[in-house]
Amino acid sequence: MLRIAIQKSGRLYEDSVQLLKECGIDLRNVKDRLRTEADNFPLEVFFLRDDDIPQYVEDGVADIGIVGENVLFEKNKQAEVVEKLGFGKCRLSVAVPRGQQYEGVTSLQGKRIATSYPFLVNTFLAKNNVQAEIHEISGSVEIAPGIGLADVVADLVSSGSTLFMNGLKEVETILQSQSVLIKNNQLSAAQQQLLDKLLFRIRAVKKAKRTKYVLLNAPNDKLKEIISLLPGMKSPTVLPLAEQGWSSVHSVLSEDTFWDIIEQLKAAGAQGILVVPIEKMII
Ligand SMILES: Nc1ncnc2c1ncn2[C@@H]1O[C@H](COP(=O)(O)OP(=O)(O)OP(=O)(O)O)[C@@H](O)[C@H]1O
Ligand SMILES: O=P(O)(O)OC[C@H]1O[C@H](OP(=O)(O)OP(=O)(O)O)[C@H](O)[C@@H]1O
Ligand SMILES: [Mg+2]
Repeated sequence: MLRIAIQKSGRLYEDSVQLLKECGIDLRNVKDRLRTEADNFPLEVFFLRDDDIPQYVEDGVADIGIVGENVLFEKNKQAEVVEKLGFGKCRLSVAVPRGQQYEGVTSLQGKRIATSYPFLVNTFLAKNNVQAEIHEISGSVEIAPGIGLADVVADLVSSGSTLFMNGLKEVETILQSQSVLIKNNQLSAAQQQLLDKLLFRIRAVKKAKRTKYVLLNAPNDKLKEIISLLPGMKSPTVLPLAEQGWSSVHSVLSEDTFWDIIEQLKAAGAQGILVVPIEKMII
């Protein structure tokens, strides 16, 4: 049995449960439970505050966990990152009152900084040879300058709307973060095997999210040009249509190049282009 720690509620909860589901792992009675077992995979799930996850994985109370890099690096625990998961993307940034002049990190000298990330902020300040006073608070950090608790803040930013609403502007990025799968450093061979099985599924799900299945009709005299535009997993599938002189072409496209290639396909004479999501992708 492998034990995984995920966030009980909050920003990472939904995506963590969804990821397990997409890996074919059914969790029963998730609601209001602090602990549950999967029906069809030897996995036990612990629902925890995200702050506690690195410690539990270091101690081996949980074998693996899903947590933001921001929390993992702040807690500075011995746990190995095995996979970046691509959700919970945010950055830890320094922000100052909008009207305040800012001329680089030296402007932070002697300031009071409110943050929930004292270790990461201290490391950043030391690297830049800046002395400042850290006020650790556990939430609603952006309110601090407005109520006279601090001069500046260092907190997580994604859209920037929380900073904006509190009259702050982002001036430094300390860390870019996303959620990661971490593991205890001393897994048994059997646990590692289960983790490998889970990782295989996670990678197939992640890969599928970045790719699309494309079907199109092509006049046979344009086939060569159209096929040359398509990468495919090996090469595209080409099937004759009932109508003489036409073929159906199937291929797989990566999200990064998707729109460019679709435009070129149209220009080359492709018609009736269908784009279909892929659920899993095993190479
Ligand atoms: N605005 C955001 N956009 C994207 N990801 C975010 C954002 N804010 C936080 N995160 C990521 O989600 C994680 C969890 O955020 P959340 O706000 O739910 O934490 P929390 O309030 O500390 O929860 P807990 O109750 O588990 O301690 C953060 O550590 C970070 O990795
Ligand atoms: O740049 P934005 O998109 O506005 O996101 C940033 C906000 O999101 C997070 O808080 P969250 O909403 O998770 O609330 P919490 O601090 O109470 O956990 C973070 O602590 C910021 O306050
Ligand atoms: Mg927390």
